[in-house]
Amino acid sequence: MLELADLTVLRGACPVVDRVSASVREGEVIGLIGPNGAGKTTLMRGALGLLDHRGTSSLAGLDPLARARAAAWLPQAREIAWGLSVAELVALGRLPHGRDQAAAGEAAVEAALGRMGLETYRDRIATRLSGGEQARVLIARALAQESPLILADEPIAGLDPAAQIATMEVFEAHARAGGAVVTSLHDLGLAARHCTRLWVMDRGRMVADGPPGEVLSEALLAEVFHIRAHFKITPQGPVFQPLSTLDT
Ligand SMILES: Nc1ncnc2c1ncn2[C@@H]1O[C@H](COP(=O)(O)OP(=O)(O)OP(=O)(O)O)[C@@H](O)[C@H]1O
Repeated sequence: MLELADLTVLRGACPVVDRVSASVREGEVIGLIGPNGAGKTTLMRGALGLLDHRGTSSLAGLDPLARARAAAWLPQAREIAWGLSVAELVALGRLPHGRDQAAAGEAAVEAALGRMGLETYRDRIATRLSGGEQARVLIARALAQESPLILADEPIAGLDPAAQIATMEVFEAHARAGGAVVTSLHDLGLAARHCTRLWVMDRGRMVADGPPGEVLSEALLAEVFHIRAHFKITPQGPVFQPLSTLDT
């Protein structure tokens, strides 16, 4: 679904994404983690071809329409500019499909509203919703796009705990249905519980790529995140609790 080979993005002379090679397959929920400024947003924008880059991304060469049909992009900035209703805003996710799929489009919008628990919000003006409600609407718009791959930049930031879990479960369901998700997030507990694989970025490099239980080692948490944490695989699933910072 996505192949990156030596993807590099320069800011001035500085590579903020530095020779990253990775791939995404059907059924995966990839948690893109790393400290602030590690290059997570830049990696996703580079992968989409939204930034000048070296190396290759399988998405970057597609024309905008084909790319939008292949991958939905949920940016970190959540500005909603127009006073549209929630249903109208979610329906904007259908734009890459043109007018020939009107019936399927309505079904997709309804399904997306339902998945994000927004049925009772459909007629509300989106700009008059709370920050977390707006975030859920924008996730619904990305789902309505029905692109196999979703790239989401910190989609659960600012959501309440139930909405965070529900959103990660929506991503898992999208992957189980044959899609895939790459999502950046800072909650390593949710990353460990809901992601099939973690990509760890540090200073532009991808320093680890593997299942959460392998990646979140004491050494990596110290080296990359400068924290000590409690991490255990329990019968209820992985449990992660940051405990303290370490001297750098
Ligand atoms: N437009 C820009 N011009 C110059 N440098 C930039 C620009 N955008 C980002 N950077 C730098 O590139 C690096 C990576 O930024 P990026 O936004 O990809 O980090 P991130 O891992 O997504 O961080 P965060 O967790 O804080 O969102 C940072 O050092 C940042 O300061």
